[in-house]
Amino acid sequence: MGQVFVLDHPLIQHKLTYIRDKHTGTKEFRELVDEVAMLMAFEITRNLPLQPKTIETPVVETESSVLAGKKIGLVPILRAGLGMVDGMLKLIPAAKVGHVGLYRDPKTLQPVEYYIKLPSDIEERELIVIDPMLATGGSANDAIHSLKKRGAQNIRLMCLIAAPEGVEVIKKDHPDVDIYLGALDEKLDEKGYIIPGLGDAGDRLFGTK
Ligand SMILES: O=P(O)(O)OC[C@H]1O[C@H](OP(=O)(O)OP(=O)(O)O)[C@H](O)[C@@H]1O
Ligand SMILES: O=c1cc[nH]c(=O)[nH]1
Ligand SMILES: [Mg+2]
Repeated sequence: MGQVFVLDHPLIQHKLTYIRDKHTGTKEFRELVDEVAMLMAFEITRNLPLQPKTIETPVVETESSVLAGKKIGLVPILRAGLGMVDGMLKLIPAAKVGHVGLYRDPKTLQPVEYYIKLPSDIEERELIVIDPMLATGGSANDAIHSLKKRGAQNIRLMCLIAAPEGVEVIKKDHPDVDIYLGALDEKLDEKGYIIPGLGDAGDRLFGTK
Protein backbone atom coordinates (compact mmCIF):
# COMPACT_ATOMS: atom_id res chain seq x y z
CA MET A 1 0.00 0.00 0.00
CA GLY A 2 1.28 3.46 -0.92
CA GLN A 3 2.39 5.59 1.98
CA VAL A 4 1.35 9.16 2.64
CA PHE A 5 3.95 11.56 4.04
CA VAL A 6 2.99 15.02 5.27
CA LEU A 7 6.17 17.09 5.16
CA ASP A 8 5.65 19.11 8.31
CA HIS A 9 8.96 20.98 8.32
CA PRO A 10 8.33 24.39 9.98
CA LEU A 11 9.63 26.31 6.96
CA ILE A 12 7.18 24.49 4.69
CA GLN A 13 4.28 25.10 7.08
CA HIS A 14 5.18 28.79 7.50
CA LYS A 15 5.30 29.41 3.76
CA LEU A 16 2.11 27.41 3.16
CA THR A 17 0.25 29.80 5.45
CA TYR A 18 1.11 32.75 3.18
CA ILE A 19 0.38 30.68 0.07
CA ARG A 20 -3.12 30.01 1.44
CA ASP A 21 -3.74 33.66 2.40
CA LYS A 22 -6.02 35.33 -0.15
CA HIS A 23 -4.18 38.63 0.35
CA THR A 24 -0.98 37.17 -1.12
CA GLY A 25 -0.58 38.51 -4.67
CA THR A 26 0.61 36.67 -7.78
CA LYS A 27 4.30 37.60 -7.54
CA GLU A 28 4.65 36.55 -3.92
CA PHE A 29 2.46 33.47 -4.43
CA ARG A 30 4.72 32.29 -7.26
CA GLU A 31 7.86 32.89 -5.21
CA LEU A 32 6.46 31.02 -2.22
CA VAL A 33 5.36 28.03 -4.31
CA ASP A 34 8.87 27.91 -5.81
CA GLU A 35 10.43 27.97 -2.32
CA VAL A 36 8.13 25.31 -0.89
CA ALA A 37 8.75 23.07 -3.91
CA MET A 38 12.49 23.36 -3.23
CA LEU A 39 12.03 22.49 0.44
CA MET A 40 9.81 19.54 -0.45
CA ALA A 41 12.43 18.37 -2.96
CA PHE A 42 14.93 18.39 -0.09
CA GLU A 43 12.68 16.07 1.93
CA ILE A 44 11.71 13.80 -0.98
CA THR A 45 15.36 13.18 -1.93
CA ARG A 46 16.28 12.11 1.61
CA ASN A 47 16.70 8.45 0.59
CA LEU A 48 18.64 8.88 -2.64
CA PRO A 49 21.37 6.24 -2.84
CA LEU A 50 25.00 7.23 -2.30
CA GLN A 51 28.17 5.57 -3.49
CA PRO A 52 31.66 5.83 -2.03
CA LYS A 53 34.25 8.09 -3.63
CA THR A 54 37.88 8.40 -2.64
CA ILE A 55 39.17 11.96 -2.60
CA GLU A 56 42.13 13.86 -1.18
CA THR A 57 41.45 16.65 1.26
CA PRO A 58 44.34 19.12 1.64
CA VAL A 59 45.43 16.94 4.58
CA VAL A 60 44.78 13.28 3.83
CA GLU A 61 43.19 10.77 1.44
CA THR A 62 39.70 9.77 2.56
CA GLU A 63 36.64 7.90 1.41
CA SER A 64 33.56 10.12 1.12
CA SER A 65 30.15 9.80 -0.61
CA VAL A 66 28.54 11.09 -3.77
CA LEU A 67 25.09 10.49 -5.28
CA ALA A 68 24.90 7.13 -7.03
CA GLY A 69 23.34 8.78 -10.09
CA LYS A 70 19.76 7.56 -9.83
CA LYS A 71 17.83 8.87 -12.82
CA ILE A 72 14.99 11.16 -11.83
CA GLY A 73 12.16 12.58 -13.92
CA LEU A 74 9.88 15.41 -12.86
CA VAL A 75 6.40 15.34 -14.37
CA PRO A 76 4.41 18.52 -13.70
CA ILE A 77 0.69 18.42 -14.45
CA LEU A 78 -0.05 21.55 -16.52
CA ARG A 79 -0.66 24.27 -15.76
CA ALA A 80 -0.28 24.64 -12.05
CA GLY A 81 2.42 21.97 -11.68
CA LEU A 82 4.75 24.22 -13.68
CA GLY A 83 4.99 26.51 -10.65
CA MET A 84 6.87 23.80 -8.75
CA VAL A 85 9.38 22.75 -11.42
CA ASP A 86 12.10 25.39 -11.03
CA GLY A 87 12.20 25.05 -7.24
CA MET A 88 12.73 21.30 -7.56
CA LEU A 89 15.35 21.67 -10.29
CA LYS A 90 17.40 23.88 -7.96
CA LEU A 91 18.04 20.76 -5.87
CA ILE A 92 17.83 18.10 -8.59
CA PRO A 93 19.37 19.91 -11.58
CA ALA A 94 20.05 16.75 -13.61
CA ALA A 95 16.41 15.66 -13.58
CA LYS A 96 14.64 15.42 -16.93
CA VAL A 97 11.21 17.02 -17.14
CA GLY A 98 8.13 15.52 -18.80
CA HIS A 99 4.82 17.35 -19.11
CA VAL A 100 1.26 16.10 -18.82
CA GLY A 101 -1.39 18.61 -19.86
CA LEU A 102 -4.70 18.11 -18.06
CA TYR A 103 -7.51 20.32 -16.97
CA ARG A 104 -10.43 19.49 -14.80
CA ASP A 105 -13.77 20.08 -16.49
CA PRO A 106 -15.47 22.56 -14.13
CA LYS A 107 -18.91 20.89 -14.52
CA THR A 108 -18.11 17.18 -14.45
CA LEU A 109 -14.81 17.55 -12.48
CA GLN A 110 -13.42 14.91 -14.85
CA PRO A 111 -9.84 15.37 -16.11
CA VAL A 112 -9.34 16.15 -19.81
CA GLU A 113 -5.88 15.32 -21.19
CA TYR A 114 -4.61 17.66 -23.93
CA TYR A 115 -0.84 17.15 -24.02
CA ILE A 116 1.86 14.69 -23.07
CA LYS A 117 5.61 14.78 -23.69
CA LEU A 118 7.95 12.59 -21.67
CA PRO A 119 11.65 11.69 -21.54
CA SER A 120 12.28 8.67 -23.81
CA ASP A 121 13.63 6.54 -20.95
CA ILE A 122 10.80 6.92 -18.41
CA GLU A 123 10.87 3.21 -17.59
CA GLU A 124 14.37 3.66 -16.10
CA ARG A 125 13.57 6.80 -14.14
CA GLU A 126 12.14 7.47 -10.74
CA LEU A 127 9.30 9.81 -11.68
CA ILE A 128 7.92 12.50 -9.41
CA VAL A 129 4.49 13.73 -10.54
CA ILE A 130 3.99 17.28 -9.29
CA ASP A 131 0.85 19.34 -8.89
CA PRO A 132 0.03 21.87 -6.17
CA MET A 133 -3.48 20.43 -5.66
CA LEU A 134 -4.84 16.91 -5.16
CA ALA A 135 -8.60 17.50 -4.90
CA THR A 136 -10.92 14.75 -6.22
CA GLY A 137 -7.73 12.99 -7.35
CA GLY A 138 -9.02 12.66 -10.93
CA SER A 139 -6.17 14.63 -12.55
CA ALA A 140 -3.28 12.95 -10.71
CA ASN A 141 -4.94 9.55 -11.14
CA ASP A 142 -5.23 10.09 -14.89
CA ALA A 143 -1.64 11.40 -15.16
CA ILE A 144 -0.29 8.34 -13.32
CA HIS A 145 -2.33 6.00 -15.56
CA SER A 146 -0.87 7.74 -18.63
CA LEU A 147 2.69 7.33 -17.32
CA LYS A 148 2.18 3.65 -16.50
CA LYS A 149 0.64 3.03 -19.92
CA ARG A 150 3.86 4.40 -21.42
CA GLY A 151 6.10 2.16 -19.34
CA ALA A 152 6.77 4.04 -16.09
CA GLN A 153 7.70 1.63 -13.28
CA ASN A 154 8.49 3.89 -10.38
CA ILE A 155 6.26 6.85 -9.57
CA ARG A 156 5.83 9.19 -6.63
CA LEU A 157 3.31 12.02 -6.28
CA MET A 158 4.11 15.37 -4.68
CA CYS A 159 1.45 18.02 -3.94
CA LEU A 160 1.30 21.14 -1.79
CA ILE A 161 -2.20 20.45 -0.50
CA ALA A 162 -4.50 17.43 -0.72
CA ALA A 163 -8.05 16.56 0.24
CA PRO A 164 -8.64 13.17 1.91
CA GLU A 165 -10.88 12.21 -1.05
CA GLY A 166 -8.01 12.59 -3.52
CA VAL A 167 -5.57 10.68 -1.34
CA GLU A 168 -8.01 7.76 -1.11
CA VAL A 169 -8.42 7.63 -4.90
CA ILE A 170 -4.65 7.41 -5.47
CA LYS A 171 -4.19 4.86 -2.67
CA LYS A 172 -6.90 2.67 -4.18
CA ASP A 173 -5.94 2.90 -7.87
CA HIS A 174 -2.16 3.18 -7.44
CA PRO A 175 -1.10 1.38 -4.25
CA ASP A 176 2.50 1.42 -5.53
CA VAL A 177 2.65 5.24 -5.48
CA ASP A 178 3.84 7.06 -2.36
CA ILE A 179 2.32 10.51 -1.81
CA TYR A 180 4.23 13.51 -0.41
CA LEU A 181 2.18 16.48 0.82
CA GLY A 182 2.75 19.86 2.38
CA ALA A 183 -0.65 19.54 4.07
CA LEU A 184 -3.61 17.20 4.22
CA ASP A 185 -6.71 19.39 4.42
CA GLU A 186 -10.20 18.78 5.70
CA LYS A 187 -12.48 18.13 2.71
CA LEU A 188 -13.80 19.23 -0.68
CA ASP A 189 -16.61 21.72 -1.15
CA GLU A 190 -19.56 21.15 -3.52
CA LYS A 191 -17.52 22.56 -6.46
CA GLY A 192 -14.58 20.25 -5.78
CA TYR A 193 -12.37 22.92 -4.19
CA ILE A 194 -10.18 21.95 -1.26
CA ILE A 195 -11.27 23.34 2.12
CA PRO A 196 -9.50 25.34 3.51
CA GLY A 197 -7.12 25.02 0.52
CA LEU A 198 -5.69 27.98 -1.36
CA GLY A 199 -8.28 28.56 -4.10
CA ASP A 200 -7.40 27.87 -7.74
CA ALA A 201 -3.68 27.19 -7.88
CA GLY A 202 -3.30 27.82 -11.63
CA ASP A 203 -5.17 31.14 -11.51
CA ARG A 204 -3.20 32.33 -8.49
CA LEU A 205 0.15 31.35 -10.05
CA PHE A 206 -0.49 32.89 -13.43
CA GLY A 207 -2.81 35.78 -12.56
CA THR A 208 -5.76 34.47 -14.58
CA LYS A 209 -9.37 34.14 -13.48
O1 LIG B 1 -7.77 16.43 -8.09
P1 LIG B 1 -8.63 17.13 -9.11
O2 LIG B 1 -10.07 17.20 -8.68
O3 LIG B 1 -8.47 16.56 -10.48
O4 LIG B 1 -8.18 18.64 -9.12
C1 LIG B 1 -6.84 19.04 -9.10
C2 LIG B 1 -6.45 19.65 -10.41
O5 LIG B 1 -7.11 20.91 -10.59
C3 LIG B 1 -6.13 21.92 -10.85
O6 LIG B 1 -5.87 22.07 -12.19
P2 LIG B 1 -6.91 22.79 -13.19
O7 LIG B 1 -7.89 21.83 -13.74
O8 LIG B 1 -7.49 24.00 -12.50
O9 LIG B 1 -5.97 23.22 -14.39
P3 LIG B 1 -4.89 24.39 -14.44
O10 LIG B 1 -3.69 23.88 -13.70
O11 LIG B 1 -4.65 24.55 -15.90
O12 LIG B 1 -5.48 25.60 -13.80
C4 LIG B 1 -4.92 21.40 -10.10
O13 LIG B 1 -3.73 22.03 -10.49
C5 LIG B 1 -4.96 19.92 -10.39
O14 LIG B 1 -4.36 19.56 -11.61
O1 LIG C 1 -8.98 23.61 -4.49
C1 LIG C 1 -8.65 23.34 -5.66
C2 LIG C 1 -9.13 22.19 -6.33
C3 LIG C 1 -8.72 21.95 -7.60
N1 LIG C 1 -7.86 22.81 -8.19
C4 LIG C 1 -7.39 23.90 -7.57
O2 LIG C 1 -6.61 24.67 -8.14
N2 LIG C 1 -7.81 24.14 -6.31
MG1 LIG D 1 -6.77 25.74 -12.31
